[in-house]
Amino acid sequence: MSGWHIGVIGGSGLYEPGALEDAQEIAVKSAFGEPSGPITTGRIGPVRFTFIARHGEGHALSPSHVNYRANVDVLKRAGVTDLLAISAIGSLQEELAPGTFVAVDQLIDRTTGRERSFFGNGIVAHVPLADPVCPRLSGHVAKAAAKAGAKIHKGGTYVAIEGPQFSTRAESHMYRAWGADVVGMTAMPEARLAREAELPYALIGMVTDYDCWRDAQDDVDVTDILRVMKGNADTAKAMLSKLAQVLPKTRSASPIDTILDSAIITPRDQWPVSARTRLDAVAGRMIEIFPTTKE
Ligand SMILES: CSC[C@H]1O[C@H](OP(=O)(O)O)[C@H](O)[C@@H]1O
Ligand SMILES: Nc1ncnc2[nH]cnc12
Repeated sequence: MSGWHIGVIGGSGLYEPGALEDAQEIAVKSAFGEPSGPITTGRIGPVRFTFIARHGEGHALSPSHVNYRANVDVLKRAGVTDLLAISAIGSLQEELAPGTFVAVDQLIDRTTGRERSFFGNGIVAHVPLADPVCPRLSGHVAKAAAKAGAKIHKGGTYVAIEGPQFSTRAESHMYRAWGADVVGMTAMPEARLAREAELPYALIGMVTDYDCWRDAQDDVDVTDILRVMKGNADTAKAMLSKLAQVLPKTRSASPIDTILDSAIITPRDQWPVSARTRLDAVAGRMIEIFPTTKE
């Protein structure tokens, strides 16, 4: 094996990962509540992939009700080294037409009231998030997407809205004025949590619509989104196969793998057992290094 183990979070229209060798479906428990569903783990050649459908079976969970913490926690428990999120997105730029794949590299968070940290109840951490996307993983995925036949746009700022309603026209214009390129409802807090779990995160957004800023086009609706997503899902699955081919033979360390080394502010001898237990996957590396007996 190569050392790469790619966690894949499949969004709207991508409810299963495609053909994986030795695929197994496993229900993994999380200390952070119910994940969206079971994970599916298997291989493509030397690379292990573990998949979870973000909105659950039958797309039953709205963006506000997805348990992002539990999803990232179970993928970390499964041993993934890197996290690839795949999402439907609306375009805020003329040149990003429906069907385009965007390797997002920046995020603006307009979500409200979602659990956005694993830390806080006894162990406090402040991870850096200036660049929320891992350029190495994103670069490999962009290459794989191109090999799978996708029109790929490298770089772009994604605004995460709370939803589930789409944006108002004034909001859509405002996001464009902010310099945003695409809009969706799920990349936050997912990217924050991936960073806290020491998982390099990449986001491939598949443009399904032009939101509602563009006079020349009907406003976004779900029927159009699903039609475009149907066409994109096969390319997304092919992208995973190509990713297994383009990843370097062995995975070298990323600075994100050890980001908690300089992020946890609570002295280690103060870490309560309850918090250590909850964080045994997310911060398992640290907890192994610094055992403590504090109740
Ligand atoms: C089905 S349209 C809106 C829905 O699609 C996107 O979900 P995901 O990011 O999981 O692909 C968007 O964020 C909304 O949740
Ligand atoms: N226009 C849009 N706004 C928010 N999320 C989306 N997902 C797909 N298209 C979207």
